[in-house]
Amino acid sequence: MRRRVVILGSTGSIGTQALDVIKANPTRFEVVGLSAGSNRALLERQAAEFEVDATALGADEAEQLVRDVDADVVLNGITGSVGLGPTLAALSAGRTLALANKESLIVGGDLVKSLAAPGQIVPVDSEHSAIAQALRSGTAGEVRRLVLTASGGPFRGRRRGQLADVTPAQALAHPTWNMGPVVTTNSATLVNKGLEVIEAHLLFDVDYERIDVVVHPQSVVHSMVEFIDGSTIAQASPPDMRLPISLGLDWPNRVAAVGAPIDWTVPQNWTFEPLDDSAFPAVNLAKHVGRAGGTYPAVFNAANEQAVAAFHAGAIGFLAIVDTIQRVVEAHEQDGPLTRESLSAAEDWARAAADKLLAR
Ligand SMILES: NC(=O)C1=CN([C@@H]2O[C@H](COP(=O)(O)OP(=O)(O)OC[C@H]3O[C@@H](n4cnc5c(N)ncnc54)[C@H](OP(=O)(O)O)[C@@H]3O)[C@@H](O)[C@H]2O)C=CC1
Ligand SMILES: CC(=O)[C@@H](O)[C@H](O)COP(=O)(O)O
Ligand SMILES: [Mn+2]
Repeated sequence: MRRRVVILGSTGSIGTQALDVIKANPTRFEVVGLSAGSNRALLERQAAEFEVDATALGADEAEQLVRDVDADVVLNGITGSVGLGPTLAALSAGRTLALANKESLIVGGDLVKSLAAPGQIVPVDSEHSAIAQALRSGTAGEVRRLVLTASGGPFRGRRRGQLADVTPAQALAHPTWNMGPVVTTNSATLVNKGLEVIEAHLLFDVDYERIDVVVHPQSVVHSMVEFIDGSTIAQASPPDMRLPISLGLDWPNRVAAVGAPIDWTVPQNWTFEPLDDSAFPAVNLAKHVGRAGGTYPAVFNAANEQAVAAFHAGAIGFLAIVDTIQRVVEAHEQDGPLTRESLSAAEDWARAAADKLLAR
């Protein structure tokens, strides 16, 4: 039986790479649903090529598509917290959720986790796929810490004062990965790594004190697990999202030849260095909101989404992105338990608060 796959965000970087994997493995996978944000022309071409009847435009339609279409796995490759509804719908419908849209887990927190059966969420984010692979080497009680690798982004090595005038074009020049504009900008601010620390905490139930970040500019070691006996298991492969995507589509089974292996006939130079938290405070700020829990991670993410859009519109400088997130988080007061309604209200509040600061 072929695995029936719904791809949300099929016109984006994750979505098109997922279609590459499926096209190369037609006896293993079948596309049964596709969704995009607004790129109707590409969506229609993809639907014709993969003979898919069920398509959707926008997040609400994507959520409905997930409810309507019988599938084995839903790959959520939408950008932003707007992916929350489709994530909840996939879990409620009992689908395996191959999760690239980290924002929905981070924002939804316990709302998402409480709907997920063990193993129902399979991480597609490269670091979390690496950790999931490494965790197969030991039991939960044998894990001492998780170590997430970060490329450091295009501004690695700069001090805070050297970041004031960087341009959107420079921020989009990621040194190792070719991704959509939001996650690429988040890599430059290190907000992406902050989000990924929260994602790791939620996926693997490891407390923040035992989740570290190390800068590894080559993006070949995708993350590591340190075990209680002093052993560290790392997952390494050339940077290519098709590998974690393929694992997400049929976890824990591997798809042959989905990516090129490391070429050991040429010299390899893998380096690791500590993160400069004073130039890039986003990881510490994310740990703070992660520990606070409730609506705080949603507020962090919403403020970031507003600030990133303002940066690309030329309205603010690069440093104002994380400065704005920090000020919005500091002003936030959690009100009651986490529900869909309180989450939505907190996000609305955070977007308005961020916009007000950004307009100054
Ligand atoms: N790209 C990568 O290598 C990696 C990405 N991720 C994560 O995966 C997710 C997707 O990233 P990426 O593929 O790079 O992003 P892209 O910007 O390349 O693609 C985003 C996709 O989401 C769709 N979309 C955007 N807005 C909406 C909306 N409001 N409703 C419904 N669909 C929408 C877009 O449609 P349209 O084309 O019509 O705008 C597009 O299909 C993000 O959460 C990112 O952090 C994680 C690890 C690696
Ligand atoms: C490919 C992937 O998983 C991205 O999320 C990646 O992590 C971005 O690179 P950074 O390490 O620069 O954030
Ligand atoms: Mn990642």
